[in-house]
Amino acid sequence: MPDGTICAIATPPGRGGIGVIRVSGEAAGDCLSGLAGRLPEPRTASLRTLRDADGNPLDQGLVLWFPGPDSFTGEDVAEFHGHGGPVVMDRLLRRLIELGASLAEPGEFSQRAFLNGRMDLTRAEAIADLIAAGSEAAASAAMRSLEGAFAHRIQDLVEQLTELRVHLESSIDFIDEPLDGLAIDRLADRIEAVGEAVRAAREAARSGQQLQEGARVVIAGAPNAGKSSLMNALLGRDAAIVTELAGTTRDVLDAHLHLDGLPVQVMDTAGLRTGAGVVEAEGIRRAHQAMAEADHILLVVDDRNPGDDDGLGAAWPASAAALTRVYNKIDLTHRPPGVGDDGVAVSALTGAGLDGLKSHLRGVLGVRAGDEAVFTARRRHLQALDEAAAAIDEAVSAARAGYGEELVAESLRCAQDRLGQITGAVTTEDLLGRIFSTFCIGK
Ligand SMILES: Nc1nc2c(c(=O)[nH]1)N(C=O)[C@@H](CNc1ccc(C(=O)N[C@@H](CCC(=O)O)C(=O)O)cc1)CN2
Ligand SMILES: Nc1nc2c(ncn2[C@@H]2O[C@H](COP(=O)(O)OP(=O)(O)OP(=O)(O)O)[C@@H](O)[C@H]2O)c(=O)[nH]1
Ligand SMILES: [Mg+2]
Repeated sequence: MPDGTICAIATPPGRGGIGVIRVSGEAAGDCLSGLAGRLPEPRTASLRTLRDADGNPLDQGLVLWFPGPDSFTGEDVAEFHGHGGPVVMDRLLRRLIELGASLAEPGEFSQRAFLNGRMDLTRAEAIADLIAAGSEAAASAAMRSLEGAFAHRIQDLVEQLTELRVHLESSIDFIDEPLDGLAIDRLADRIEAVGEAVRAAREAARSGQQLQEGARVVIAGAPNAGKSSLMNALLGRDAAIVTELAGTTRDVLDAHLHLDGLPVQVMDTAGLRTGAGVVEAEGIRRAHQAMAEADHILLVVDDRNPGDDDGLGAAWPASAAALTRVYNKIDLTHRPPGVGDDGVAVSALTGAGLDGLKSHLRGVLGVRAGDEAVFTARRRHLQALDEAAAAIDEAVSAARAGYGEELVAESLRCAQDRLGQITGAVTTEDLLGRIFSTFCIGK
């Protein structure tokens, strides 16, 4: 359990009508009485004069008292709703530190709420996602996670795995009754069905993750194909440098775009070729890295020589991301714009075909922003679901190959662990540090 008493300004920095300071921990009551006199009724606002150690008034504000465990963190919590000026807030904080509190780290209130069993990790992350939401759809999805949509889905999968493990482990204990061929087959089918359910949850989580963090779309291709021109045309502004020289772009340039409600992070990259100089080669290395992390790649091809990139060989990284070929400069080849079987034909110069490209992209990114079923999720959740699905696949193969119940059970346990990391049933200090350090101070 966490110890010590923490305090932080919960409202944004700067001047505002009201500024809120939150205190959590065993000294919260002393902090409250030290600044504001006797403890008020629990969970009822009282107007008090807040005073320094010598009794001089620092502010007049509303105070709230939440004795643990019925509080946000599960610990004793005090709140001071003062006037929102930086000097006022600072003086109140200094007084709280005199009274035994210390400054909270980012996310420390939420981390305590988690450690005290007040909420699981998906809900804690949903609060941060709600605060960060950049669209109504993202905010609604975060609320669905906060209300437990994601956590329930994971719990359901964990229960199915537990049931299978109990079944397996009981058959391990009774060696005289080993599972026969038919029973093994039926078991493998059941494990496979759970694997399908994990994959379905993964797809739902992916939609939520893209809604929250934005899908990553990387524009790649041979030098001079018109990648930077396409980036500018998609953004509707002159963000990237365009010249007729091959090798113009070196740094990865990224910008945000909304495809009706879906946030997208678009990245322009250096043209891929072999035999480039030092600076350009570093640009190409970064392009490869961006491609490796992409959700989707737009491979730009100069329509005048569409076979150009075939000869690049080693310049192409092996990437798992889906890819769309974009045939550019069709104003020069007179190909009609639009979406075909082998790709999308556009002119970054005239804008022909760009609407088609945008709706194609919206389709392949596969998120329906208004989808009722969407809850927010993060990259780490997708990774955990992928690993859980892989472990389940191993269990199925082991069962079908007749490798014995222990091995099957071990793979299922591994899958369950990975799911447990999503809700926080299984954690490490390192994982918690990585999650909560990205939260706001005071959250
Ligand atoms: N002033 C203030 N506003 C706030 C918060 C806060 O901490 N303080 N919140 C912070 O994120 C959010 C609301 N979330 C909260 C969640 C639980 C509890 C709480 O005290 N829960 C207790 C008592 C419940 C009750 O009184 O019915 C409990 O669950 O036992 C408070 C706020 C948004 N608004
Ligand atoms: N006619 C025509 N020219 C284009 C089109 N798109 C780009 N260009 C021209 O092609 C040249 C290269 O364009 P860029 O956008 O810089 O190409 P790039 O792929 O970013 O090139 P690097 O950054 O060097 O890899 C410029 O002279 C552009 O004006 C197009 O659709 N039609
Ligand atoms: Mg460029």
